[in-house]
Amino acid sequence: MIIRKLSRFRLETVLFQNHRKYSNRNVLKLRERGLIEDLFPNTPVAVHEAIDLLVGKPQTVYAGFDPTAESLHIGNLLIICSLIHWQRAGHFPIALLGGATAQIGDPSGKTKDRDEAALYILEENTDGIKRNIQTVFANHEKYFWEKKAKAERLQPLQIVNNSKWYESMNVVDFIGHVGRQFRMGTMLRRESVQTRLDSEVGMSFTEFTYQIFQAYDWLHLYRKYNCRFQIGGSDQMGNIVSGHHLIDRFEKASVFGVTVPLVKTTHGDKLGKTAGNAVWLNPKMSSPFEMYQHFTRTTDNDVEILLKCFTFNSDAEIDAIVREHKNTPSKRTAQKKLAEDVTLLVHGEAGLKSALEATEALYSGTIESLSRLSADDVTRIFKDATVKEIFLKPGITVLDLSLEIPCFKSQGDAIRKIEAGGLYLNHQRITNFNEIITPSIHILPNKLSLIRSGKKNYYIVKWIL
Ligand SMILES: Nc1ncnc2c1ncn2[C@@H]1O[C@H](COP(=O)(O)OP(=O)(O)OP(=O)(O)O)[C@@H](O)[C@H]1O
Ligand SMILES: N[C@@H](Cc1ccc(O)cc1)C(=O)O
Repeated sequence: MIIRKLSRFRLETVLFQNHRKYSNRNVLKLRERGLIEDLFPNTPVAVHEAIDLLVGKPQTVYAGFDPTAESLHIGNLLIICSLIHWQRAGHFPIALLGGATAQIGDPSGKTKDRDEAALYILEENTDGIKRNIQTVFANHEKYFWEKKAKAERLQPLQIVNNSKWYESMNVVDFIGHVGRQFRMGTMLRRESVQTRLDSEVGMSFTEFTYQIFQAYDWLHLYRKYNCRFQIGGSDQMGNIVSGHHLIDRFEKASVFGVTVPLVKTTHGDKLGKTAGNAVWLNPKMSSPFEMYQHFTRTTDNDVEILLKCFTFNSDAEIDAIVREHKNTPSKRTAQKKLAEDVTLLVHGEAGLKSALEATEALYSGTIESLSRLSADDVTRIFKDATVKEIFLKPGITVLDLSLEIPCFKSQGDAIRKIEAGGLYLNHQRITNFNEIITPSIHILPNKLSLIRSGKKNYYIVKWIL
């Protein structure tokens, strides 16, 4: 997983080449950690104004999430981590659930219109992503704030749903009053619109209007909570600029958009629902073990930036972790720390424990570690394994079992390979093909046996006793 290389732009100049002293509330410093890709507007005057606001008093900041799936994923987690960084710096975070905007469909980065989802599905999805957000904020406070004996209270997270204000909105008022502030030319020039107009499938009028809805959300939050900052992935810049424009038209107020770099796969695709490569925050959709494994596979090149983006360790702590890692890269200290912190943030202590136990079961090769796992965990960890239900007939031998699965081409092949040491039952090599399967020896307490033939062909046998 990589995060897009940051472009150099004026914000950098303003932030780092003048020698003003800023307090901790200046979250634009997060650019140094790689958590900010761009600021809008980003003229030197605007950047100074943003910093003065941030340093002057706690500000309200929001980020929106459309409930287009049952769960958020680790791409969205980066946005949540950004909101948390703002909260740690003393600001007021708002997470907006797009109950209404999900019915419109954001065209940003999409090659075709979203399918219209039934309202009850959107409501279920909204509950799911609300739980994700609450869980991550609560875990952060418990494991990464209070545990560091921070005396100050964090400003509370506020969760709002934009269906609340659109429910009572009159369509004629909306188009007549809000829609009038937008020029067709500007709307048509947005990248999200252009790409779609150039494509064969085109774009519906509904999705074309999306930017007006997101713009109005910000205006609403500005009016109600004095919310002057919006955070989004870098694909959100067009919508954010629309909101900036609308607030300027109606309120003449200075507001700022902050974009976060997109988390991408090693092939350069945005990690997310649409690309179908998501690692989900809901443990029923991606287990804590899968999340842990995902982050332990981070390359040496990416691990430092991901530690800076997804964890709350200080720069000095990250430097120390990376230094230790560079001394003995084979220990993968940095990857383990990253995986541990993210799993704890998303799944809490119990989730991290199950991920570590599952990792041990997979790599330590001991029966004890396998026995501690539930049947579900075993199936999940060895998810590429063939699962087979087999009736435990009295006297069934290792050879019978291997033929019933089947894990060898023929009886002769099975005998030869077992005798040569090519069969493992619950991580133990078995070379006697006539050995009789005995529950207390070969079957785990969860009524499963894990079989491996060759280097990496795994089979899970669910015994019918
Ligand atoms: N891979 C990613 N990296 C960083 N931010 C992301 C990533 N994926 C989504 N986001 C951000 O999360 C916020 C909410 O995104 P949302 O859930 O509405 O759609 P999405 O996850 O982008 O959908 P899809 O994966 O279908 O493109 C937006 O600010 C979006 O830019
Ligand atoms: N448009 C954002 C979600 C969002 C919805 C409403 C908002 O006001 C802000 C953001 C996305 O699809 O990623």
